[in-house]
Amino acid sequence: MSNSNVTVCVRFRPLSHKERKGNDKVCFNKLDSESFVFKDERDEDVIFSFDKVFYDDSEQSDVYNFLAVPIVADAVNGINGTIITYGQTGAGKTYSMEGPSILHCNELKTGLVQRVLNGLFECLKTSANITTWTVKLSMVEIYLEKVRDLLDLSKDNLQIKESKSQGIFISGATEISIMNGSDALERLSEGIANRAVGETQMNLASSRSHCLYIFSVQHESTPDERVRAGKIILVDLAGSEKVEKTGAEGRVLDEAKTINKSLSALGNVINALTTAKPNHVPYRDSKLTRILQDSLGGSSRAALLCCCSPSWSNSPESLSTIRFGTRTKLIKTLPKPIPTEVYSAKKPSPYSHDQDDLHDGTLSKADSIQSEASYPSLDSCDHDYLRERLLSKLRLSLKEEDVDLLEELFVQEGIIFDPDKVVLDIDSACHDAASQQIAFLVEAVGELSETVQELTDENETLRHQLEVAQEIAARAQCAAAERSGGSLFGFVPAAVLRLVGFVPD
Ligand SMILES: Nc1ncnc2c1ncn2[C@@H]1O[C@H](COP(=O)(O)OP(=O)(O)OP(=O)(O)O)[C@@H](O)[C@H]1O
Repeated sequence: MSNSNVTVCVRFRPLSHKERKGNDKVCFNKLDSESFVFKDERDEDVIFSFDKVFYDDSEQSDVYNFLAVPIVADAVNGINGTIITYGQTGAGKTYSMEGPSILHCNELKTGLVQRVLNGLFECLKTSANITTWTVKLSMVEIYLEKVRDLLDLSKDNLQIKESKSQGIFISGATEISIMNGSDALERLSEGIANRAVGETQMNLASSRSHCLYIFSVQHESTPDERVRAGKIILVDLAGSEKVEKTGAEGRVLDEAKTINKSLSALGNVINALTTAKPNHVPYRDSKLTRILQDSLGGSSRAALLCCCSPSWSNSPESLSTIRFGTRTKLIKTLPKPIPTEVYSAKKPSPYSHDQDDLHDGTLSKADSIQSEASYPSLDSCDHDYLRERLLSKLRLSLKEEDVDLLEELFVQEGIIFDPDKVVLDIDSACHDAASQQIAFLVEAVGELSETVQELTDENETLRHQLEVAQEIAARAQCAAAERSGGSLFGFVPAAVLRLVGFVPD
């Protein structure tokens, strides 16, 4: 189970008809409901573990029950929550969110959006303590860093604001009060029809915007008659595929770059939140993270569903999605290597179409269980070696004192010395450490720029006052020369004298 307020899961969709027809192979090997084996960038088998892994036989209700039910219950208790689907185009993000259709699909295939709405109304209507309640919905998309109202397309550049009473909110976004799930779905289906789609060579109908469904709940309950407010934001992210793969140019290239930037910002925020004592969470790095600010951090709950294609031909993109998941939850999901002697064992994979085909490196269930049981327990020499490798790699790009600080942090976090949490993926750990350092520096630069701006403004005001004073002094000198008697500043208005700090008797 999750050890923080962020739950990270992976979902592999079934092979599509086209993939089956093309004899595409499956790129992972199931171990259990929390882990699977996947080839990494160096073509080595690695076990990845998450809070839960949903395989091709999982039901939509399994995903809802694990990821969303706690978030729905919390929202009714005034705690904000977020559910995010991440992955390349065609990996199953929208299917997980909406099912095949938001309005017309059978109970089995109904997606998270409909289930969350039904869950919310169920909680509100059946709670004996709740006396009055309201549920409001908004639906926006973020496209090229602009927030567009999907319920009113004339509002195409909404601003994100923050207030004490409302927290983070999208100023001017259409909010519709809803009384039941079917009312809500009617309105949401209008929003879905408005969702911007871009054309890429990969998928002509691939979504190039992030789509956000926002449900705000407010209710009064007995006996304290307190009003509680909570919100749930469901986010169907734009496809995470690499730009090169889509062969994009011009506007589509801009889309891809903006998407990559906001997805990195999201990763950095979740990563910072899963650190024991984050000193900086970079919410302001993108519109997406800014909107999610009070639904991701603090006491709120978040769930990330990393959607993957199961096919061998998409394995680099799936690995990238899996890596995103592991980076966002480093402590829980450190990949563990499989001992050499185990993955060299030649047994057929139950997922392979060709029983003799072992060059894909996947392991049979029996092998995998053996691999878990026979993990080498790392002795202190291994730890020292790994620690030194990690630190020397960090020294290449960071200052000595920063490396010392990071070392201290890693020890505090139990990353370096705890045998269960040893960082074996040095590259990934270095990348994360460097990202945090960069985020910290970016914030420092931001603060410095603000200070420079304030000083420049103050300087400008003083310069202006000095000019006025010089002008007055010059005119006073002339007047004094002309008139021998009378008040020196008799001709200067008192207000001007006060402005320059002179108080006449
Ligand atoms: N778990 C699943 N079970 C059955 N079919 C699925 C599942 N997941 C996805 N699919 C099917 O795979 C196809 C692609 O899925 P989907 O449209 O959800 O991808 P996506 O990640 O949202 O892509 P995009 O970024 O382009 O919106 C769809 O035809 C969908 O019905």
